[in-house]
Amino acid sequence: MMFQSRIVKIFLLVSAWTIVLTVLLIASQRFGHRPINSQQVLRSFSELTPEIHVPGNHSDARKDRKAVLGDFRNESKPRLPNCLIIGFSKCGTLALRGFLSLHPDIVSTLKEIRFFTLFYKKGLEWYRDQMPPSKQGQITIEKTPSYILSPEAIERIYEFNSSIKLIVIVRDPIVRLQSIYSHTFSDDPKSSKNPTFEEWCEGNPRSQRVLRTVDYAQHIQEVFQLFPKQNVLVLSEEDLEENPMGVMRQAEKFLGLKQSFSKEDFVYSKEKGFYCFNTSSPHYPEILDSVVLNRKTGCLGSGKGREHPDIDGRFLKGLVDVIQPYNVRLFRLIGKKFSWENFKDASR
Ligand SMILES: Nc1ncnc2c1ncn2[C@@H]1O[C@H](COP(=O)(O)OS(=O)(=O)O)[C@@H](OP(=O)(O)O)[C@H]1O
Repeated sequence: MMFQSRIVKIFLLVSAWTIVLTVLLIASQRFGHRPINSQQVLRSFSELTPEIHVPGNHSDARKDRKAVLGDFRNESKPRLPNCLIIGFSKCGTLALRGFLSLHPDIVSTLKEIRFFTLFYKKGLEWYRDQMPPSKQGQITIEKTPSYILSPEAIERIYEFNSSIKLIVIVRDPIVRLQSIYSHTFSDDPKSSKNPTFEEWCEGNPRSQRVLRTVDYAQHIQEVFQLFPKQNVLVLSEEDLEENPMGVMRQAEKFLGLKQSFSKEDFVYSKEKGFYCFNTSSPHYPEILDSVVLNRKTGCLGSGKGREHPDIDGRFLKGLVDVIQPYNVRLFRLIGKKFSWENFKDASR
């Protein structure tokens, strides 16, 4: 009898323990922590930041996770530029930089920094401090149109980053001369003391002033001596003026960015004769820190679109004859042509 009751007791004890253990096991599966898989964590970070590589081994995974977390901590900070607009002045460089800044993956400097020409001694830390804050993966653009005129600056840019993307914009060379003339005498354009356009050109279509201004090829050649051609985009002011959207598409492709510009970003102003920023575009508020403009109209300031001087017919013909061979050399060098109004007859 005693033996039987002992067996029953043992049976009840074992059953009770089995029930307790089963309950604990179910509870731990339902509510307990699952082991964290570092690869999964990195993968979900990398979905947010597609440029981050998810490595195969654990020590790399740890390093990358550190980098990822670091980037998240310093999400927005000044970074050195990875694209420069290096020339040419009076060829629409400001409109180009401004329009590019509409892209959510581009930030740009408000001012021309002139680091590689004037302020090189200040060092890269200083240069970085001049940059607007950007997020990891965004492109920072600086534009200083005088860089292209200085072979030393081009060499310094190469030393700084030999795979940097460079953008050059050119314009009908005769219109560029007119634009520089108008800019030079903009304080008092009607003053009788101002030289005429022809006098300012030293009375000669072959003057040093003219030749210096119209020889785009010489400067672009210096760039091509150091940088691979696929890292240099050559655009035209005329295309930018007529079809900013088309030019932005070219730039997006060149910079390897997703398509983001839309026709609604730009609006044509009859009064200015240019496309301006569309103040109703959702991207418009984002550019206000990087472009000085008329906030009501979305157009660039009065320094753009000045009246150009008339040119005496014979002098103009002389300019066309002198400059045309320079254009031919340019088009051969860059492998494309621009149809410039002043040279329509010359190119036939
Ligand atoms: N959309 C738009 N808005 C305003 N301006 C435009 C635009 N597209 C091209 N342009 C032309 O840009 C010319 C000025 O060129 P830059 O900005 O390179 O000048 S600067 O070197 O920075 O001073 C300026 O030249 P001028 O007309 O001679 O003033 C403009 O014709």
